Amino acid sequence: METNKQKADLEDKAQRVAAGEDIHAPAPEIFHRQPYSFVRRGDRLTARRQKAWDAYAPSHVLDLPRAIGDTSVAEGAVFDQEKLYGRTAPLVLEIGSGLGEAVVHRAAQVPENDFLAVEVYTPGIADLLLKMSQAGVENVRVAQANAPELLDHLLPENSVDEVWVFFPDPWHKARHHKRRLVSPGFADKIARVLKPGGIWRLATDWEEYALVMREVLDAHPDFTNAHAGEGITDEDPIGGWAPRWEGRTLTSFERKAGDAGRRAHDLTYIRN
Ligand SMILES: C[S@@+](CC[C@H](N)C(=O)[O-])C[C@H]1O[C@@H](n2cnc3c(N)ncnc32)[C@H](O)[C@@H]1O
Repeated sequence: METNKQKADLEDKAQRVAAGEDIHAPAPEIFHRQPYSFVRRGDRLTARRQKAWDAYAPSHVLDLPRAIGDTSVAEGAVFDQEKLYGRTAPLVLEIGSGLGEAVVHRAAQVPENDFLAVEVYTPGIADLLLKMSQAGVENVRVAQANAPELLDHLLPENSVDEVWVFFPDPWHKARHHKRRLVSPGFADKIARVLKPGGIWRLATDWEEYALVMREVLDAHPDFTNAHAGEGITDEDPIGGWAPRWEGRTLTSFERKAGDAGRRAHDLTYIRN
């Protein structure tokens, strides 16, 4: 007879396979103390994406030294903004850029800023490169990397003006919460790279994760909630949600969440 544990393991495997993970590959936990916040999905590209990848990846995707695995970042990696962008300008970092909708949209609006998109999913990066070329923007570069490692090993202290984490994978089952990106340890990593006065914008359509994000960041000594004390109600005596930021374009991901009846919660924190 199946025990509850066996049943839970089977459900877990089914969910990971549905998300595209190769469950026969060595578990990432073997290499990393912190479980990954992502599963590897297929890397196959459509003809249009392949063309964009071939044309722009050599010049726009960072050539990073790897440790173990092709999304890792080795210690001692060097970030030379001048060399990468041909100038030094305020730097905006998007973690988990998906198909690149938000970053390309904003990069076109604010050509005077530099944008670094971090993503592990190859088809998503190829789509970003396609959008970037169609929009004619020059100020976006992409790192195909596991974000916590990039924060630790590539970006110098006080090097980033703004960080975005929009719709990170919610890992909604309790036993997967350890895979969530936003945690006190992740906030420490962001705090190191963000300049004093720098902004961290977050959004999620998963209400329970939004509450966790607010709890973690309200408690963090290096961040101040830009909307502390706002929007307090009987049901929500803490408040502190940010209004939807006009610079955040509606992505296909957010649109689907909206169609399913889940509205986005926004949060904005200032680095002390
Ligand atoms: C739910 S999608 C949202 C994408 C996009 N931000 C949007 O709003 O449409 C989350 C993205 O984060 C990426 N991701 C998850 N963990 C990551 C990590 N540790 N490093 C880099 N990217 C990650 C996933 O590959 C996925 O594309």
